[in-house]
Amino acid sequence: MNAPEVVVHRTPDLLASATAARLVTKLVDAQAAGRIPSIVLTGGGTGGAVLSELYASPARDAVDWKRIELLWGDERFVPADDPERNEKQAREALLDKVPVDPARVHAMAALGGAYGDDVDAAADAYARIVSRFDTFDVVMLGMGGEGHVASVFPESPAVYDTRSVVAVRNCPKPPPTRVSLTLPTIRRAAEVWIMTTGDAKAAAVAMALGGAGEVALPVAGAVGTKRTLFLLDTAAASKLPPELRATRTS
Ligand SMILES: O=C(O)[C@H](O)[C@@H](O)[C@H](O)[C@H](O)COP(=O)(O)O
Repeated sequence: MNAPEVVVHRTPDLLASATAARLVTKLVDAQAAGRIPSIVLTGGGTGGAVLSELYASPARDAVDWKRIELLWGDERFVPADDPERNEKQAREALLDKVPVDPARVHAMAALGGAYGDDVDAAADAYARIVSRFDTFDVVMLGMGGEGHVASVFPESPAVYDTRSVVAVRNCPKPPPTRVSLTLPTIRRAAEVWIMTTGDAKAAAVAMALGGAGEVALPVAGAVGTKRTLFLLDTAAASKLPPELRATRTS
């Protein structure tokens, strides 16, 4: 298996702008090769900042926004207009402002939407969408301080689930009801980018790169078939052994 790579940026802002540039390059390269890239988006502050930076970048016009498949790694099961929705965050930061093809934007169902309050039906519906993708070009993931990715929390039922998409209840972080890709689905990705900043994430980053197991630390199970990248700021990298921290710094 490919070993995770670590990239350390001096500040969260640099991490967001460099990751936005990295994403533009992935999209442009795939489209130049005649493919329609598929990208899995994340919620959280870092994920939102990357999309805002992408919108702010002049290079965004190098992307053919109509030829991109967009999915989400997880979603809060709240009404469609709730500010807690990852979809709403992504739309406001980028997707409402670039000419994406609505048929290629695959949001998870909202509470009160097509499946009413049935979160299992919402998860099953998303599993049918996900089944159309053998792989994803990039799965972007934020990470919680305890090592959760998407809505797969440590020691929770989702971390053991082998279905592609699951309903999550009693989530330790509010809101309690969510829909999430599982780790096996995340592992279909060619590239997994774990993007995280701040001291509160440093211990989980060090444990993930130090060989922790995915039940205790789900981020450890988020690996790509070709590449797994930890995109960090200096604070999130602060508990790594010096040889890892120093791999690349910009
Ligand atoms: O679903 C959630 O409750 C959050 O969105 C969460 O999963 C978030 O993505 C991570 O905690 C990373 O957040 P930051 O990028 O803000 O560190």
